[in-house]
Parts: sequence; C-alpha cells; structure tokens
Amino acid sequence: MHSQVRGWLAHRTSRVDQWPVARMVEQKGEQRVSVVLPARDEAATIGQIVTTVREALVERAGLVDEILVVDSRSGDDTARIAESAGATVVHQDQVLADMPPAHGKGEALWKGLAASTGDLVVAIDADLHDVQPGFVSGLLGPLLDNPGIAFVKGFYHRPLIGDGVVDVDGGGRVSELVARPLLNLAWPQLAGFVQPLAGEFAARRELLEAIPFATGYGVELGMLVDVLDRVGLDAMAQVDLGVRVHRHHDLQALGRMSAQIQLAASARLARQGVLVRSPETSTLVQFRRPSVPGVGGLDREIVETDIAVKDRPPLREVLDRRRPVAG
Ligand SMILES: O=c1ccn([C@@H]2O[C@H](COP(=O)(O)OP(=O)(O)O[C@H]3O[C@H](CO)[C@@H](O)[C@H](O)[C@H]3O)[C@@H](O)[C@H]2O)c(=O)[nH]1
Ligand SMILES: O=C(O)[C@H](O)COP(=O)(O)O
Repeated sequence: MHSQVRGWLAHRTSRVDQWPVARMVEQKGEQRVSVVLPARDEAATIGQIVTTVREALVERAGLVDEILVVDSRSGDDTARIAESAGATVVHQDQVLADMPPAHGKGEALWKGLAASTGDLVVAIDADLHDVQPGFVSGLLGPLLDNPGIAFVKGFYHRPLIGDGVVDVDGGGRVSELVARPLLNLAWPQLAGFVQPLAGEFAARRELLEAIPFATGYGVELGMLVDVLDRVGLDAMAQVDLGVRVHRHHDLQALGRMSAQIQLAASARLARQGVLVRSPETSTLVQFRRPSVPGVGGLDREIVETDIAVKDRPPLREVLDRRRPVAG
C-alpha cells in the first residue's frame, strides 16, 4: 500500500461512536443539514428510514433540518410513503425540468443536490434495513469537527443474506470484484476506502456543486475520483458505521451495475489523459439460462443491454448560467 494511503488511514478513519449526536449538534452552529435519499421502488424501506431520521435527528436533536426523498421514477408507493413519514418528496424529472432527462441513481442524487438547501448534505441509500441515527451523525462528525474535511464516506460490514443463510462479510460483491481492483489500478490513492461504493456519504455543498455527477451507478466511483481531483486525499475521510444490510440484486443486475461503473471510470481516465478516448455508450452482452431449451449449440438466452453513463456538469455551472444578470 502507498505510504500516503497508510498515513491517511491512520488520520482520517474514525468510528461512529466518536461522534455523539449531542456534540454534533453543538458543533453544527448555524449550518444547515440536508439528508438526501435517492429512491426507486423503495416502498418496503423508505418509511422506516425517514421516520428514524425525523424522530431522532430532526425532532429530538435538531441536527437535521431537511429530509429530501428524490423519487427516481418509482412504480410503487415510495413517494406517498416517504411523504407520510415526514419527508419532502421531489420527483427526479421535475427538478431542473427543462434539462433533457437522464437516468439512474446518479441523476437522482444530482437532482437531490439541486432541490435541497443544506450547507452540509448527507446521502443515504433508501433500500437499507435498520438504519440508525448514527449513520447521519457519524457521517457529519468529521465535517463538523474539522473545517479542512470536505467529504466523508461511510463504511461497514456487509452481510450477504439469502434463503436463511448469512455470510457475514459476503456482501459488496461489485465493490470487491470491480471497484476495488479498478481503484487500486488507476487511482491507488483511493485504496484506503473500505467501502468505495457506499451510498452513504456526507459533503460540503460547495464541493458537491463543483464536481460533475455520473448518472446511473457510476456516481459513487466517479465522485471519489472527482473529489480526490478537486480537494485531495487529506480533505477526505471515512467513518465506520457498523453493519449495513440492504436488498441484494441478482448477478445479472450486478453485471449491468459493474458495466456502468466501468464506463464512468473510463470517462475519467480519458479526461485525465490515461486513455486516448472513452466510449459514451457500450453494449453489455450477457447469457441467461433459457426458459425453454435453446436451439443449436448455444443453450443460453442472449441478453443485450445498452450501457450509458453521462456526466451531469457541476451543478454550480448550471445554476450560475440561470442567475439573472444584474442591471
Ligand atoms: O434508477 C435508480 C436506481 C437506484 N436508485 C436508488 O439508489 C440507491 C442505491 O441503489 P441500489 O440499486 O440499492 O444499489 P446497491 O445494490 O445498493 O449498489 C451499491 O453500489 C452502487 C454502485 O456504486 C451504489 O450507487 C449504491 O449506493 C451502493 O449501495 C437506492 O436507494 C435506490 O433506490 C435510484 O434512485 N434510481
Ligand atoms: O455495493 C456492491 O458491491 C453491490 O451493491 C452489491 O452488493 P451485495 O453484494 O451486498 O448485493
């Protein structure tokens, strides 16, 4: 491991219990905090997450000022449940609605940044079971404690849960098989992040508004690379949040997620001059067991998926272009 990374790990890694809510409230002062939850078809979990954050951190502690759920084209009751649990809900395509729409988690997060108002923004995935208030206060800890920190990523143990069997550290398959090897190869300064794809992070608004956002599932890896580029490793930190349990996707869906992450990485490698060019789209060919026996030598169904990840520009540039010119 790079010696800079070893030093960073020692100085910029902390645990959730080092950041008690009461102290965070004192250190918050006049700053405003938004919790943003991108959510697509999360009716099963969104109500519980919003209720936990609202009761513990908005009403009891006063640490959080705004809970914003970005409904990312859900086909279920996500928006209604989130609203009844006390969140403000915006629909992804209705924020900056005059811009051509884009898809996926990164788009939802970018729209969430545009629609929220906090000086500090905390993002939490909406498919989590058993979210604790410490997820939010822990992520805020390093930001509130040290003005030199601009970005904080969560990490945790990740069980893989299936059919009554629990593999205590078997989760995070895309993180282990795609993101980590890619980061170690191309951006070894980021090798100290225990969960590079964690959807749980916090940052200062001015930083988030200054970087591009990859749409889709490229957003987490793209953000780590862009934040490193903008503020350097010493302004980044990570916090151990304990254990995180979420809904698992099947292997084919994880393959499509991986393809989006690779595209976001390749766009950044091209921007940094490492690759000569990066494709804007690609096709992922996957093979599936057919429901009826296949014909000829290939006993598989061929599934082709268009993979497209584009970068939303830094939000600040978009907002500045819209500001009325004085005089
Ligand atoms: O079109 C979409 C797809 C997902 N989501 C939301 O994004 C979050 C994470 O999506 P999910 O499908 O649950 O991703 P994971 O399987 O948990 O994937 C991991 O890896 C992804 C790729 O890096 C990260 O974006 C995730 O945050 C991280 O948890 C959830 O709240 C989703 O509802 C959207 O808002 N819009
Ligand atoms: O973050 C990841 O690596 C993917 O979301 C896969 O997670 P899982 O292996 O826990 O389903």
